[in-house]
Amino acid sequence: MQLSDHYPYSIQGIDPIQLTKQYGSPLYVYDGATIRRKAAELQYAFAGVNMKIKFACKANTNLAILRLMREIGVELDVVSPGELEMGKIAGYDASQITFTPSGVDFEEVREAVETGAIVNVDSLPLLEWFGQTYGNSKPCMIRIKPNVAAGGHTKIMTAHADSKFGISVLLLDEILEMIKKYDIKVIGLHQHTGSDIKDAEPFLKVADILLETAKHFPDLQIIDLGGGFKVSYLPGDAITDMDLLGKKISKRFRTFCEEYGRDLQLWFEPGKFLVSESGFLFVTTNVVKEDPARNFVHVDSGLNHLIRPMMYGSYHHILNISNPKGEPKHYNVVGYICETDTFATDRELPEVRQGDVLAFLNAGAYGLTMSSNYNARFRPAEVLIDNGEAKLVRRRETMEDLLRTQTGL
Ligand SMILES: Cc1ncc(COP(=O)(O)O)c(C=O)c1O
Ligand SMILES: N[C@@H](CCCC[NH3+])C(=O)O
Repeated sequence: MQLSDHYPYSIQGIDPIQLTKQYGSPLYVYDGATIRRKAAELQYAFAGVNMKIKFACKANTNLAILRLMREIGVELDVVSPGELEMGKIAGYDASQITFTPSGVDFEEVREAVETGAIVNVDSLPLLEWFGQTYGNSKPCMIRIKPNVAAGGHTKIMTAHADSKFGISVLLLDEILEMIKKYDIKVIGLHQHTGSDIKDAEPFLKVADILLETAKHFPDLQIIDLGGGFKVSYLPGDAITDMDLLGKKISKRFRTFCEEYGRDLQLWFEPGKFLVSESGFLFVTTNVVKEDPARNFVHVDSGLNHLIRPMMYGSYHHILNISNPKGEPKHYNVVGYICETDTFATDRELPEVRQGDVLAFLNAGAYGLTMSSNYNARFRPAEVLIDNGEAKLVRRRETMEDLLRTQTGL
């Protein structure tokens, strides 16, 4: 909620309306100070154990953000060769990158292994291929599905019995048999429960399951508990209590390490936690329609730029930063796409006028990375504000970008 905390609205002293004039609207803007603060918060909460953060960069792959992560000692979790390449371009050594695929072509796994990244094997057929291909010459990690349902929306729960992700913990015997057969070198166990998980309880439950499972693997160096911490979407929103979680998980983890007889590394792979609150999508009001049923605010953006409200029913707080003292009114805030693309329903906002700039909060994670060119619209530019300076870190697309891959022009 940083922007509203600093009325008149600014990010590190920079006026966002001015930024939309300079770089055009709509515009994604990220506050580097928030990213630094969030990473420090996580590091502090787990200061008592050997903890490593692997940023799940599907949340935001802007190279400037990846470089910032690298600068503050945060490593990477990637899900595709494309993300892996971006990590390398941002200056990461492949050994700092974990590849956590989901049912990919095994050749992608070969590419990642040969480049030096560690792979989280997510199926028995892939484990068999890994064993046949590498024996014990390359290490791997295994993604376990603990069969626990948790997350802010069914679409973002990834560890329940019906989820496609990982190898069910119920197949432990088969996993162990395969490891023995090919002498596979398993150095880590991984699980990722889902996204937007508020309570400590599911995190503790999956940690228990993974650590119990870990007892069957003698050569582990890493326990990776994934991401999924819930951030604040509206003022006063309940979020994951990181201090509490840090204390409880660290205690459980230390006990495990004592029993295991060795100190292991504890990894987390947050996406949202690190970048969601750092990001804003600034849009401009094209037209206000006072309909007998509803007042509609149509903005110069849509589900092509921020799909979360339509995909998960996600709440994104909206501020009218052009008219903050306006009389409160109720609006449906909608986009310009030829689909139903509602950002907010019956939302109270200070009176919105044509041309007013609205800010969507929590746009730093899964905003631009999930955007598209639907309706032949351009993706917005991105600006990173860090150390008091605003830098354009992605230009707005042009017609040329839209046509680049079409043939027969
Ligand atoms: C394997 C894995 N790790 C980490 C994350 C990051 O999740 P979040 O952004 O909720 O922290 C995801 C995304 O759901 C994921 O699939
Ligand atoms: N894209 C989701 C979170 C990650 C899901 C991928 N496993 C969201 O915006 O909430």
